[in-house]
Amino acid sequence: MTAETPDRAADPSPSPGDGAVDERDAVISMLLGIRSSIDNIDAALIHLLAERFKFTQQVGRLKAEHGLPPSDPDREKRQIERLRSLAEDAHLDPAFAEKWFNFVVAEVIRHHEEIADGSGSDRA
Ligand SMILES: O=C(O)C(=O)C[C@]1(C(=O)O)C=C[C@@H](O)C=C1
Repeated sequence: MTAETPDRAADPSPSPGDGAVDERDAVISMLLGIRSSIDNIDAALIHLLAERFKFTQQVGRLKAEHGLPPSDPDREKRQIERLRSLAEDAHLDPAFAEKWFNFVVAEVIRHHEEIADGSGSDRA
């Protein structure tokens, strides 16, 4: 072995011709394909969330106009049961579904309170 010819046994990095490069390229191309689907799903989730918040803003205005309380714990309870059951059917962790719902609802209630006290913005 010379300084110009590194010891292949000591250098595990792939080199052309040994098949490892083709395999790595295939893996990277697979990863990029899967990520592109993840990108689409993330975009759809953002759009769905924006739509959901448009409707909850309507609810917030209705509640504020008619002096109804921002939160409705009975509705939340029923929705959590429903979402947990849907999550189970979809092989999604029901605890995660409930956490997600509670996270979103906390934000919705904050918006409802802002609408009621007149400090609400246009943005959901
Ligand atoms: O349905 C309502 O009354 C809402 O205000 C919407 C919503 C929700 O985001 O799902 C938010 C707060 C309530 O506590 C219950 C449900």
